[in-house]
Amino acid sequence: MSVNLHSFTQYAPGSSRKILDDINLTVEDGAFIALVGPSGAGKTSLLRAIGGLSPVYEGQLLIDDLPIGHSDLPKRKTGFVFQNYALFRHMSVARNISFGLDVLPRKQRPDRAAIAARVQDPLELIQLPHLADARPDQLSGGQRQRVALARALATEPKLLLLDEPFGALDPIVRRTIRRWLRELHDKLGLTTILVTHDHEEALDIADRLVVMQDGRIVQDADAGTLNTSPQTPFVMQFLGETLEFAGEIQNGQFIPENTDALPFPVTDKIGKTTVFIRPCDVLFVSGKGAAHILSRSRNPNGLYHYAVQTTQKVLDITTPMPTEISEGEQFGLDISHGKIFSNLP
Ligand SMILES: Nc1ncnc2c1ncn2[C@@H]1O[C@H](COP(=O)(O)OP(=O)(O)OP(=O)(O)O)[C@@H](O)[C@H]1O
Repeated sequence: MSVNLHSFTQYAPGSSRKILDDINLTVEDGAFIALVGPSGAGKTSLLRAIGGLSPVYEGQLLIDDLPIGHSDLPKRKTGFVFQNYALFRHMSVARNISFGLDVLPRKQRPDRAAIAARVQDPLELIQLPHLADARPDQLSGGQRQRVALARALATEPKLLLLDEPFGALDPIVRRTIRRWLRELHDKLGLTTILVTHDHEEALDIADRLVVMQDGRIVQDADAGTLNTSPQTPFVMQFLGETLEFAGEIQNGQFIPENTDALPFPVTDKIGKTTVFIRPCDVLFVSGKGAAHILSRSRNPNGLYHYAVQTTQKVLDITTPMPTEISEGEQFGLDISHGKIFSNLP
C-alpha cells in the first residue's frame, strides 16, 4: 500500500501548538522506511496519523491514493505493533495471534477452521509453531515480540506500522529480530514504517530514513545520501559523532579558530562559519601545528581511540587505522574532509 502526505499538519489537542508541521512524505508500495529523531520529534504522532488514529488534521493523507477513511479502502489492511506488545497473559500464543480475527464482526469473521489455519501461517513465519499452546510468560522477550508481530500479521495487513517494537530487547536479540523482520517484509511484499530512536537500527533495516525534528521532516533519504550529504548539522550529529571547528572564511580559505587545525581552501562565501566533521575523517599532519596525543587505546570494535590535546581543548578522535604519530610528536589537524553548511540562516 502506498502512503502520501501533503502539507499534513496536526495540532496538540485544544492548542495551537503544532505536533506535526507541514509534513510531505511519500512511501511507495513495498517500501521499508524508518522514522527517526529525538524524543518529542513527532515520530509516534506521524505513525498514528498514518494508521488513521488521528482524525483531526490539516492537509492530505492518502492511502493507495484515496483519502484515509475512504469507503473504498479495504478495512484492516494495517497492522500495528508497539513497544509495549501487551500480549494477553491468560491466552495461549495461538489465541493471542487469532485475537484480531476472533473479534471481527460476525459477517467478516472467518469460521473456526479458517481462523486456525490463519494462525498457523504467522506462527510458522515467526518460527514458533511449537509454541502455539504456550502462555506469554513462558516466552523470552524476543519470542513475545515475534508473537506480537504475528498477531499483527494474522489479519493479513499490507501496511505494517511499528513503534519502537524492539525497544525492550537486548542488543543481540534486537539485531537478529530486525534482520528477520526485514526478510519477512520482503517475503510478504509489505509496506513497512518503523519508528525508532536508534539510527543504527534504522540504517540497518530500512530503505530510507525520514529524520524528524520539532514536528518537521528535516531530511528524507537513503543511508548513503544521509552519510555523504546531511542537510543540516542536526542530521549529521544525529547520525554519528561529530566534531565542530568554528572559524572564518577569508580569501577562499577556511581559517579555524583552533590554531592546531589547518586552514584549507573552500568555495563558500566569506564570513564566520563552522566545519562539522566525523572524528574518523580528521587526519593528523606531522610537522604542522602543536597538537599532541595525550592517550591512545583500542576499543572493543577494533577502532583506535586518541585523546588529542589542542590549544583549545582535548578532542576525542576514533579512527579505523592507527596513526604513525609517535609519543610527544607535535602535529596539526587536517579537517578539510569536513562539511560547511552554507545553506544555514
Ligand atoms: N495528545 C497529546 N497532547 C498534547 N501533546 C501531545 C499529544 N501527543 C503528542 N504530543 C506532543 O507532540 C510532540 C511529539 O510527540 P511524539 O510522541 O509524536 O514524539 P516522538 O518523536 O514519538 O517521541 P518519543 O521518541 O519520545 O516517543 C511532543 O512534544 C508531545 O509532547
